[in-house]
Amino acid sequence: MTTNSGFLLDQVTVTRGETRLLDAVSAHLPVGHCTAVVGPSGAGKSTLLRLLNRLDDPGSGQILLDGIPISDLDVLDLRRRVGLVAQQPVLLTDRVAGDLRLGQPTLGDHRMCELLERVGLPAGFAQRRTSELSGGEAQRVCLARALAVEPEVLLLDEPTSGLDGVSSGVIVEAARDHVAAGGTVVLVSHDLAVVRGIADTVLVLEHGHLIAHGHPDEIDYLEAGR
Ligand SMILES: Nc1ncnc2c1ncn2[C@@H]1O[C@H](COP(=O)(O)OP(=O)(O)OP(=O)(O)O)[C@@H](O)[C@H]1O
Repeated sequence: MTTNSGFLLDQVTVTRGETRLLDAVSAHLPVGHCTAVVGPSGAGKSTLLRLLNRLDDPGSGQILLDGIPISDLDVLDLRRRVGLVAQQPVLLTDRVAGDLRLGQPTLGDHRMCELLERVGLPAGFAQRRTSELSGGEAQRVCLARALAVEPEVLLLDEPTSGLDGVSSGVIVEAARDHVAAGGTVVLVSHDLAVVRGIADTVLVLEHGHLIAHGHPDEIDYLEAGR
């Protein structure tokens, strides 16, 4: 691993109308780590996450992945390497199995069962209608769908919101497993217990500004939630 490995944000600014959603944010999100992005509602956390797989582009500044500007990468290749699990789960096919095979059409039944188990759902879930799932079940299927592509980086936007303690624990375990296997996780969460449980590094955003960046033990914002 070189010091350039992972994401490097260099003076990244996003503006909508008169408002700066992100203002000159610079940070390194190292490979093989879990970086959590925290801060009050509206601080720009989801905006930052969406830049990392180019659902949006910054107005100015640059984002590098392993030393290469992501704007120079093929966007579909980038999205296979960098999977996003969005805050609002969106399922795109009729059955869970269909969604799990979206990015991985050759996905076999055995692997599908493993993925479902990894997010705390039984194997029989593959045949469930996506329209009949609870919000928390849909969220876990979205995570399994992202994992099916075996991305290097998992972007998780509030992955435990709406889940009970047991289901949250399953998601946290899946994120930890991803990091333990050498992958990278970028997590946006208001659940500071989850953040303390899995993050190696924390970024604190407020009104689009990066106001703190460091190890969870050094971040006052996490103390406030104890
Ligand atoms: N396309 C847009 N046009 C104008 N304003 C936007 C747009 N997208 C987001 N915003 C605003 O930018 C700010 C940051 O939004 P963002 O979703 O990044 O916040 P967040 O920190 O993830 O908040 P939350 O914790 O509530 O999910 C918010 O005030 C939001 O209303």
